[in-house]
Amino acid sequence: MAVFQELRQPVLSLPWGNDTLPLEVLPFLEQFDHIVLWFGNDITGFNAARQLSKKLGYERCSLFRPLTPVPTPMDALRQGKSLSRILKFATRAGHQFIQHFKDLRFEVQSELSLVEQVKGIQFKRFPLLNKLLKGHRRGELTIVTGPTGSGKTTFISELSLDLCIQGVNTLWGSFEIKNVRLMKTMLIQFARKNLATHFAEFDKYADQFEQLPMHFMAFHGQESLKRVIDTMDHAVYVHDISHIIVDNLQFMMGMGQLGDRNRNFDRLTQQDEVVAAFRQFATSKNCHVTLVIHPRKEPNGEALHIGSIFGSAKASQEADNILLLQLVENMKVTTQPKKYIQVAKNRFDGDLGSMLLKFDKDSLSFGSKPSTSKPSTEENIQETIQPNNQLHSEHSEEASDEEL
Ligand SMILES: Nc1ncnc2c1ncn2[C@@H]1O[C@H](COP(=O)(O)OP(=O)(O)OP(=O)(O)O)[C@@H](O)[C@H]1O
Repeated sequence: MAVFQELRQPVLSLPWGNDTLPLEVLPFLEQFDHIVLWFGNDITGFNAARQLSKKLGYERCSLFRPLTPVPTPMDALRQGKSLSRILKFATRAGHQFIQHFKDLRFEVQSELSLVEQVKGIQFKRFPLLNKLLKGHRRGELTIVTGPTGSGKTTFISELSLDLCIQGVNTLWGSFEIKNVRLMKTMLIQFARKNLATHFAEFDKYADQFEQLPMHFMAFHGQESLKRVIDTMDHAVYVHDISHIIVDNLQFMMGMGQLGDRNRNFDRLTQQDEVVAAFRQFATSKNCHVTLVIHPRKEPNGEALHIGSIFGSAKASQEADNILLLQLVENMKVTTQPKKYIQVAKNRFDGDLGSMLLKFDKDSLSFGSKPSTSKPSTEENIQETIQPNNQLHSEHSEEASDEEL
């Protein structure tokens, strides 16, 4: 109201957050030729403004780029600053397809100076992954592969849950496993206990889980790329989704489990098109897409590598991050192979290395538990492994950079 009084311009306030503009309001905004999105000058505010300017149309929106010296509207009012002068710092969101260095200058500057914000949301359950990937960022394509039944879905389920709990709006496309099964796994991971044996607590955890910004595509098995992309598009528009998981590519394409002998040119071309479409989607919608792809053949005791991803080299070229779920035989100690996640490609920062996964069958969890006072219990220990396969065991919160 105070902003309106000073500016004498129509003002819309979003008291519950920048991403809470109800869709029904959008048609009312059609009448305005110019809209200033004043969401603050940090990366979060800028990303929210950029997302909304996509919905409203880049050409008619202005926003405050990160590091612009402007307070929030509330602070400006409190400090008695001239709002109309502040509005002059807003710059046009730009043309959708043409850019000049001056359009991105502040963003380049913030990449260099707001390092903590740029590296993205930190993984709470996988602290060692932060050392490698640095965090989870919008607009990237992550490809995950690993042998059949090695735990890819279980791991990605927990990873996405970890981010969703921190407010990352998430959309799951589970083409291989029915949503009920996936939700059951996720709910157990959320509760960190076996809810079949603690069934009395089901409602308590289900009520909390229901509040998470976690959505699921109602597809199962083969589905056309167009329908999937349309659904993703709709979800990004309506629910401001910033992380989409597709598990897995072969099932979505109706290829099931393929070995080398089944390879043929059409299928490889088709897969390349699908990968390119997801890549394009991640970039243009500024949404992180995690794609699970089976390896081209079972590793037969050998470690997987970037070339093990099924299909042509397209997938590994398009990906920003490649995660390999590796199995390491450890017959002296147990008949169960050890598992670790290897970061085999990392475009953001270039750090490569691996993180050992310890599976807790009750909670279906690989992640570390929240630390109490000191990370001294066995559960809090995550192990790292060097690319040369030397094993290290470190407290998850305290592992140093050199150890990775
Ligand atoms: N380290 C582990 N030890 C024992 N069981 C595990 C481990 N990791 C996962 N599991 C279990 O193995 C089963 C298969 O796991 P999951 O579905 O995550 O594997 P996947 O790699 O996604 O399989 P697929 O290749 O069929 O897609 C699940 O029941 C899961 O609980």
